[in-house]
Amino acid sequence: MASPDATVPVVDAVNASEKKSSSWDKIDENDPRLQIVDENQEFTPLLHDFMKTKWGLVDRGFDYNVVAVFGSQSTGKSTLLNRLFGTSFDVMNEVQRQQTTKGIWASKSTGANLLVMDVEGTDGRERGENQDFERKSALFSLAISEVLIVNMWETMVGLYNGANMGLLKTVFEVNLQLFQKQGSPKTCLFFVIRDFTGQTPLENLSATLVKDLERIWAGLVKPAGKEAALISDFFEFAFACLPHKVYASAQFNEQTDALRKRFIDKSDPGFAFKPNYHKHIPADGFPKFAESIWEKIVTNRDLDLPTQQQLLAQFRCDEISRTVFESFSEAVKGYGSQLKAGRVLENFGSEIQEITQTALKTFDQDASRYHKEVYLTKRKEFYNKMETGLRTDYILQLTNLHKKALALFTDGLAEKLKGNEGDFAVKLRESRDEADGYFRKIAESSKLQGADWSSDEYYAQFLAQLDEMASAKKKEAIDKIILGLEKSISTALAEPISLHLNEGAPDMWRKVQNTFREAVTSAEDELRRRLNGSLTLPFLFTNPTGTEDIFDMTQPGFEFSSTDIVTQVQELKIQAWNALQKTIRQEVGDAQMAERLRARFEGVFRYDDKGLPRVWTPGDDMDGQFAKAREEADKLAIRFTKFDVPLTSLDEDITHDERFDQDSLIVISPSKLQLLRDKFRRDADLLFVEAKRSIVTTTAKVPPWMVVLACLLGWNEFVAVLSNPIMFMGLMFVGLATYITWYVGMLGPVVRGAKVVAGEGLRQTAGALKAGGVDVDGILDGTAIRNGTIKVQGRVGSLRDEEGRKEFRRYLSSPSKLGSGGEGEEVELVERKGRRRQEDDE
Ligand SMILES: Nc1nc2c(ncn2[C@@H]2O[C@H](COP(=O)(O)OP(=O)(O)OP(=O)(O)O)[C@@H](O)[C@H]2O)c(=O)[nH]1
Repeated sequence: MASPDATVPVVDAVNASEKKSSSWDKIDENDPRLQIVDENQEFTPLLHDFMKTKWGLVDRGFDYNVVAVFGSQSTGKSTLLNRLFGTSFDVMNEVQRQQTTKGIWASKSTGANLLVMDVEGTDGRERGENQDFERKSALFSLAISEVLIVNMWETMVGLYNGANMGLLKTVFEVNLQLFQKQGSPKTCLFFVIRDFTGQTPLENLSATLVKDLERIWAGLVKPAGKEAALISDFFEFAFACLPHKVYASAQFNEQTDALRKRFIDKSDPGFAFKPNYHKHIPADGFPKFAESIWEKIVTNRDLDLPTQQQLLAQFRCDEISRTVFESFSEAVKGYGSQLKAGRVLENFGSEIQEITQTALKTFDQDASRYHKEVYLTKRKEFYNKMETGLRTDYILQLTNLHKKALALFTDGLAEKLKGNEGDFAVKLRESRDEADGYFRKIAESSKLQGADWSSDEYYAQFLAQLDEMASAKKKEAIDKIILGLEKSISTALAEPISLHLNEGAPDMWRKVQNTFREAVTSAEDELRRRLNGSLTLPFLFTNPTGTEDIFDMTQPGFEFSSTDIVTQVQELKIQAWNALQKTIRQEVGDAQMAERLRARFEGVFRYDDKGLPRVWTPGDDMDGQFAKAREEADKLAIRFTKFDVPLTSLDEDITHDERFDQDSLIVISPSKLQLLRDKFRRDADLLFVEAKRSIVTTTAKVPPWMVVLACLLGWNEFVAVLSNPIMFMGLMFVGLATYITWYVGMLGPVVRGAKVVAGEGLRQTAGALKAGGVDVDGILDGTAIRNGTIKVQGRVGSLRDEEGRKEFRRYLSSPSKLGSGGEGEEVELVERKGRRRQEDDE
């Protein structure tokens, strides 16, 4: 081992100089070297001291340089450093040929403020496949030094592993990621080609090396933002060659001297330390800087790259995984198409379980022989890959299951309700439970064991829709019941209400209300029975604290709470009220009301108290009766205007409902009532005129002088009748018969019958009578009308001709059809005896 103070140290295989301990407490006071990182990857606490006391570098500010060496083990790195910088790094014992440098050593160059680092060689048999330290130490060298001497045999140029290209690739990658920023100082990679023979010019060797470096640079995974970075952005290259140290020792010495100048002599044109390589760390901060760089490197996981064994395991496991996955995909591909077609595969879970297990078993058979950690990781990856593929199918399965279970619910409920809708709630619950159970069973059994598949979200969606459908079904069934009850209410109301309205009694609306209440009460009972099976009341419970809680007792039927039932009953009542409105509206149409008023009028005007038709005689108070009849009809009309009864508690359910409209109590609006009354008055007036006419006719039948004349002329016959017992008996018989007829109230019909017979007789004999000098102009409805003319809307028609009579009949049957048919026509029946004849004569 050469003295560190030697100007040009020739440390030529200083035989087995004692290996330095990594324990800093055993530092040799006289040793100028310091192991800054030991075999345990610990960083020295003594660097600052060494730089200060032994190397005298601390006060140098920026005036110092750092150089490190990189290369395979036992390629003469330490020899080269000692030769170039006069250091005393350990050199390998030729006889033992074992690793010399362990960890990272540092020393100061002689003749320059240059910190030299000797780094443990790469590819050493001592560390085997564990490349961990060589990566870290190489990266460290690259990060802190301005010039990194890459030491290699000439024979290594062009080799990948021999030239440490793989290692450099990793180191470049992490270096780029950890330490390189835009504008960072560059590092010089100084290639020293050892045992240079000269057969291949240095330029060619350099070109090969640059090409190899650029190739590995291109293959780097570059961090974001540095994708386009070139190797030349961060590195510069320098090349030197040295002949064989043993076989051409003179040239070797000569050339190392020359090379030394490039590192030591700042005036040398090939001076290695260009200003742009300097890290700009003041010398006193360098120890801390170096330590922090090391810390960063040892804690970086990116350097934990696999060993060869791991690489092999990765490669093979990937290959096995690929092959097995192909057969797995083939086995499960049928499920996808079936599920896409909307089917639910009930054995999906057990089948995929089996397929997955078989695939794993096959994978295990081949892959378990490789590096255990890698195998287990790859096994997990393989399983995850299968699981991910199947998860899509599982989701499809859940989607289909959702639809199928809902259909099961609908069909199941329909089947249960067939023919009998009793206990709806029980059937609904059963159907719901069946669908729910089916969903849960299939969703659970379809899972792949060990996979973290969850159907919770889908189940929640399904339940929400199921409940929605169940509520809809329930509502549908209740609506059906209410509709049925509405119909029965309508039927129950129709006839009695028609009767009450036609009757038109003063308590008409009271009767209508009673009918309505009866119908509603019976429908309500039925509704409660259907909804609950039996009436359910809230159950009041007084708990120990003295407060009261209300519990709803539910029973089969629709399982409604008492509150729900109240709502439904309310709904029914509102619908019943609507039905009542409809029935009433149908009953108070124009035609019906006109008929009702007419009937009421006629009932008073045309019939007596016993209900017999009146035969008006001149002494009758026709005007008074007419006024009374009209008043009665008026009263009736007014009675119809409003559903005029107090609405009591039974009806409160209706009147308190927000849909209840106070206007619905109005039956006939005031304007409509006015029209109705106007029209009725016209009808009444005509009836009055008709009645008057009948008096006229009656009055015109026998003149008083005829009675006197008959008495005078018939006196003899009268005496003859009284004196003849047979005729007297006959007279008595006729008198008695007449009395009996009058007594039993049949006189009127008999008289009317007689009139009809007489009228017909008169009509038949009209021509003859006319010929006999009695002037009869026409016979109308059994009444002979003499010299009558009719004036309708200004047209005067004669009752003598058929047209006139037809017109008159039409008027009597329906006044509105007369003439133009319009309202307000004036009809005047004028008695103008003798005028007709005069007109004819004219
Ligand atoms: N062929 C050849 N051998 C050399 C040369 N330089 C040194 N050696 C020999 O190579 C052996 C290893 O030298 P070292 O300097 O210890 O090599 P190293 O690379 O520092 O070794 P480690 O520190 O263990 O990695 C020694 O026996 C040296 O004599 C050279 O230029 N050519």
